[in-house]
Amino acid sequence: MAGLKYLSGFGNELTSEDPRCPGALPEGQNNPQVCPYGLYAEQLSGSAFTCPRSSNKRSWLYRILPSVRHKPFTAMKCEDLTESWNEVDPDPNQLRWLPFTIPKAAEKKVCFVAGLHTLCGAGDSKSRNGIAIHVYSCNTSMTDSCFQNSDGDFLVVPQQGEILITTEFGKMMVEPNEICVIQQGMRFSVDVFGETRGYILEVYGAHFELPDLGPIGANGLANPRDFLAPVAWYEDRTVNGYTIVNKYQGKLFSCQQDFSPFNVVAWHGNYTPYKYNLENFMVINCVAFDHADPSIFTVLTAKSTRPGVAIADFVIFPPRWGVADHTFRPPYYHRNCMSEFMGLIKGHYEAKEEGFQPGGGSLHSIMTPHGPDGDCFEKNSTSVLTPERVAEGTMAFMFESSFSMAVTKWGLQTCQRLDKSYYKCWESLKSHFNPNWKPTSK
Ligand SMILES: O=C(O)Cc1cc(O)ccc1O
Ligand SMILES: [Fe+2]
Repeated sequence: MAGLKYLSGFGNELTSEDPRCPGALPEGQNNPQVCPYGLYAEQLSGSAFTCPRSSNKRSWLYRILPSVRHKPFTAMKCEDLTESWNEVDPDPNQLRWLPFTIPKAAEKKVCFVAGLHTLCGAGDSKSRNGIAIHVYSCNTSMTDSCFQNSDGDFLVVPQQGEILITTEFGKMMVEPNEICVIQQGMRFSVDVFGETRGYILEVYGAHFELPDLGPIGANGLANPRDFLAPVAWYEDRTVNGYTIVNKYQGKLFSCQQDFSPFNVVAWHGNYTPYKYNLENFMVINCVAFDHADPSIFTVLTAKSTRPGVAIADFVIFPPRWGVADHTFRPPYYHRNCMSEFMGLIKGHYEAKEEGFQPGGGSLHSIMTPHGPDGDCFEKNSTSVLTPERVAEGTMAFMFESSFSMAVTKWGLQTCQRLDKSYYKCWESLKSHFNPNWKPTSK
């Protein structure tokens, strides 16, 4: 939908009124005895009331009816959405998935919620500490239904098909190469325009923040002003059975009400959904020699309570210049105390020209060795090192987590997308060891 307006700034205190109702935001107070236009005031808290100011998050919504006017929640079928991390035995192997299948609308109509599949995760929404990685694949818009995640925040990475997200705060159009974050408790409904697929990083008990910049200085990486929040939009619509789907403690529940939840005429606060275009990422990297750790490409981080350790980081591999001298430029071989899930929005990934496809994924678990495939090693060990564009026209990303993730039954079996031959991409790596090697004079 062209022409949607947004408010700019990461985590800002924002105000928004639907232009049809000027003056809908109460002046000078949050809880007037009677709100302008006869609206109800409702607070949405995204942090404990008592959090320090720097991490305190809440918004005030002025709505036609309060959210509480609904029939009781009852359990509904979860399909492939889960928080059960013991469905199958652990598997420390390098895992790679072919592009996840998108259902054909002619065969089966699937909306965003029905198309949610949990791939891996760890931790527990009850103790408010953990993550889940989901894939969504769908072909049909949600009608007279919305979703609310009571367990955590969704960072949504569209890979195919734009999605129009109607939220209590207004509408956002999110295209592949953009991402959006729908924070805990925010109700939203997704419209799609064809076969649609993407990835979701869910974190329980933390919100995404911009990483600190340290010696980089005041600017760079993802700049705060490029984060966009929607503007207030409401509908005063009576519906014969509007369904609210609530993900609560890893299970789905639904309830009915007789009005649209998108009835917020005005809002203010610093707790909103937002989107970000990955093209705006200001890439910082090595300009002399050696390979910087990929944390240099962190867009957003959800911090744990351990200093410097993330519940999960969202890291991208954007188009950039590669200029490092006397350096093996692709990612190094390594074993990591963090879990690395990777996805591909478009193009290919520099460490694996083949096999890792847009819409697919890979998981290199804690301490599982990985790195460039055989072809990549040979090519980059002998190439002449001139400045060159890296990753042109591509966008790979990584969800890096300090959690040791379990893969679900859907991920290992049901989806049938696991590439059993993945390990073979390293089989051509051969020994170049020469015990008689002598240093060449420079
Ligand atoms: O494993 C990967 O491909 C991701 C990655 C990229 C990189 O440039 C350095 C380390 C790393 O884990
Ligand atoms: Fe890695």
